[in-house]
Amino acid sequence: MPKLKIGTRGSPLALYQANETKSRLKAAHGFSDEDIEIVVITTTGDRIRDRPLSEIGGKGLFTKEIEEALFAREIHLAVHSMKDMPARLPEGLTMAALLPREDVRDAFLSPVAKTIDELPKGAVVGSSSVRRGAQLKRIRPDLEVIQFRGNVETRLKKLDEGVAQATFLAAAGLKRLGLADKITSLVPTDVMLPAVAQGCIGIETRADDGTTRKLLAAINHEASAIAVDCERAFLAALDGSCRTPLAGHAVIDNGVVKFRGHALTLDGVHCFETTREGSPADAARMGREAGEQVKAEGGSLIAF
Ligand SMILES: NCc1[nH]cc(CCC(=O)O)c1CC(=O)O
Repeated sequence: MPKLKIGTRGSPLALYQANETKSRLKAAHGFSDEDIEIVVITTTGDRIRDRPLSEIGGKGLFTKEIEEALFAREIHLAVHSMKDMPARLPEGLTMAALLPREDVRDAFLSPVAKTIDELPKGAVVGSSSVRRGAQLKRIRPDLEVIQFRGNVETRLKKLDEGVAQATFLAAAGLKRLGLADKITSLVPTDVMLPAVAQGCIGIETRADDGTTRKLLAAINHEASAIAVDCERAFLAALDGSCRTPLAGHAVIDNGVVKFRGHALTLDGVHCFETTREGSPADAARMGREAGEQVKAEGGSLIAF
C-alpha cells in the first residue's frame, strides 16, 4: 500500500515534475519507491487540443479534476506548474510546498535568427500566449503573431515546415524535459518579463491534512515560495482573465524582495509598469499593492 498518492496530469512535463516531487519526498523522509504512487488524472485542458486555451477559459482547466481528487481523498497531494494555477485556490486547499525555481526566462526558438532583434522584417512568430504576443508587438510591431499550440516537438516541426519563423517556450519546461539544446537563445527578463510564477512547481494539498502538510514542509524552498507569493498576489489583485497580458517577476537579492510587474494591452501599444522593493515578510502585500496600482493606472485601457 502506498503511503502517499501524488496526483498529476499525464503530459511529459507534468510527469517529470511529479517524479521530481517523489524523489524529494523519498530523500527527505526515507520513503521507498513503493511508498509513493503517481496517479495520472486527465483534465479538461488536456482533452481540448484544438483551440487556444485563453478562448476556452484558460486557467483552472488544468486543475479542476485534480483538485476534485484531493477533496475526494483519492490523492494526498497534487503537483502543478504554478504558472497554470488560477490566482486563488479553492477554499480548503493550500499550496504546501514550492520546489526550487528553474530558469524563469522565455526561450526563443528559431531556425532563422538568433534573437528577436535578428528576425527579418514582417516575420511570422507562433505563440498562443497573449503575454508573449503583446510583449513581442511592443518591441517589434512589424512581426505577425499567429496561434501556436502543442508540445515542443509539434512546434519545432511547424518551424521546420516554415509555418512560422520563430516561437517561444518557457526555458524551465525545456530544461526539465532535457530539451535545452532546442533553445536558440534565452530572452533576458528586461526584454520579456516572464509570466507570474514561471518556472515554479507547487505542491497542493488539503488545508486540513496536517500529516501531508508536514511532509511537504520539509521539501519547501523558501525563497521560491516568497517570490511566488509576491507574484501571485499581483495576479490576484489584478484578477486578470487569461485574455489579459500580464507579467510579473520577483527575486530575492541580499534579503530584499525586488518585484517588477507589467500589464499590457493586447496590441502591445500600452504597457503599465510597476516595481516594488521590500522585506520577504511583506512579499504578498507588495505584490497586491503593485497590482492595485497597475489596475488603477491601466484600468481604462486594459480589460482586467
Ligand atoms: N502555459 C504552459 C506551461 N505551463 C508551464 C510551462 C512550463 C514552464 C513553467 O513551469 O513555467 C508551460 C510551457 C510554456 O509556457 O512554454
